[in-house]
Amino acid sequence: SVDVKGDCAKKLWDQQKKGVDYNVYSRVDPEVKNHGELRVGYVYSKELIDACNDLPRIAGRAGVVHSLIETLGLLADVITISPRKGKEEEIQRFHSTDFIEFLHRINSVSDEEKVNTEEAELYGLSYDCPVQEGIYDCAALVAGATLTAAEALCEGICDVAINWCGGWHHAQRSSASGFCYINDIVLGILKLRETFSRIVYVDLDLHHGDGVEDAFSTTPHVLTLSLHKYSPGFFPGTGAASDVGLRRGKFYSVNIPLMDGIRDAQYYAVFKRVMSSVCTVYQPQAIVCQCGADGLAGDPMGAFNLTEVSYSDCLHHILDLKLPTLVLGGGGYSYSNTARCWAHLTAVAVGRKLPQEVPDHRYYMDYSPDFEMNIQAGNRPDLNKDEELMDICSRVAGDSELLSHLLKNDAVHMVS
Ligand SMILES: O=C(CCc1ccccc1NC(=O)c1cccc(C(F)(F)F)c1)NO
Ligand SMILES: [Zn+2]
Repeated sequence: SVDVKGDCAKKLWDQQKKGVDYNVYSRVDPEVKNHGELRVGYVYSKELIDACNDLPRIAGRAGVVHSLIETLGLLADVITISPRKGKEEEIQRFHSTDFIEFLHRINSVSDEEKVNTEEAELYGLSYDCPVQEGIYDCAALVAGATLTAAEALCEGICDVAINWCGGWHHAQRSSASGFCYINDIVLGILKLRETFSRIVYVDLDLHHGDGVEDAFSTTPHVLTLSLHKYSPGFFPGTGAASDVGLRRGKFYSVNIPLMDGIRDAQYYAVFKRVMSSVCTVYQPQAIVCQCGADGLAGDPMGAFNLTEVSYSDCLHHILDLKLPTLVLGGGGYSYSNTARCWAHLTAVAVGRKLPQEVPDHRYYMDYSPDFEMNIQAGNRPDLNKDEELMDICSRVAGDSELLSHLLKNDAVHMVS
C-alpha cells in the first residue's frame, strides 16, 4: 500500500477523486479533523504483546488489537517506540516493598498450591487476580511500556504517546485488585510529574479508576476525573459524586457516576461539560487518558451502550487542548470491539480516516458477522435521566468554581 503521509494526502485524495485508486486500506481524507500533524508515539514490541497475550482474562487480546492497527496501515503514521522493562526501584516509587517482594515470589511459582493463601489474600491475590506464573515479569514489562511512553512525552519526542497494553487502574500500593497487579498509570503519572506540575487524569473505563484516584487523592498536582458505572454491588463500589478528594486534594478528585444503558450522545455531552469546566479552571499541563473499552455495546460486561464514536469524541476533545497526552488501554472483554475502538482512537490521534470494512488479516473471522469497523449501539434500556446527569455536571462545575477559588488562594500549590 502507498505509504501515505499528511503532506501528500491532498494529491492522493485528488487522484482518488479522479478515479486513480491506490491500494490503501484507509483513505486520508483532508476533511477528517487532523490535529495539525501531531507526532504520535506508539509503544510496542513483540515481547510486550506476547507477554500481554498471556495475561489472565484477556488472553490473546493484545495481539488482536495490535494486528488490526498494523493491518490498517496506521503504523506508517506513528513513531514506534520499543518499551523497556520497569525497574524495581521505579515500581517501588508507588508499590510497597513487601508487595513487590511477594509478586516476585509468586512470579516463579508454577503451581498455585505452594502459595500460602492468607498471604495471597493479604495482597489481593484471589479469584479476580489469580496467582499466575511470570505475572511480575509481565506487569513490569507493561509498567515499563507506560513509563517509556511518559518519558517520550517529557523529552518532547512526541505530542501523544499510546500504550494499548497499559491502563491497569485498580492496582493499589500494597495489593492487586480487579486483576490489576502493578499500577502502570500511577507510575506513568509520577514520571510526568518530574516535568509537569498540573496533570489531569481521565478514566473512560466502565469501572471507577480507584487505584489512580487513591494514589493522588490528597494532592492538587494531579486532578483525577472518572466516568464509570456506579450501582450497588458493582465493582469496585467507589466513585460516588460526593467523592471529591481529601485534605489538600479536596475538589481535585472528580467522579461522574452513571447508570446502565448510557449512549454516545449523552456520555460525550457529560464528558465535554465536565472536562471543559475542569480544564478551564485547573489549566493542566499534561493529560493522561485511560480508554478502557468495557463500556462498549456488545461487551460481555453488558452495561453501557457506547460505540467508538463517544470514545473518539472524548479523545478529539482532549487532543484539541494541544497538551502532551498519554493514551492507555484498560478493560475491554469483546476483543474485536476493543480492537475496533482502539484502532479508531489511534486513527483520531494521527488524523486518518478508516475504511467501513475490516481489512482481511489473521483475526478477520473475529469480526463476524458484519466485518465492519464500526460498532453497533445496542438497545439496552438507558437508566440515566438527563436531569440527573445535568445536575451532577452543574455540581461538578460548581465545585470547579470552588476549585478556582482554591487555585487563587492556593498559588503556592499551583506554581507552574
Ligand atoms: O475491567 C476491569 C476489571 C473487571 C473486574 C473487576 C473485579 C473482578 C473481576 C473483573 N473482571 C471481570 O469481571 C471480567 C474479566 C474478564 C472477562 C469478563 C467477562 F465476563 F465480561 F467476559 C469479566 N476494570 O476496569
Ligand atoms: Zn473495566
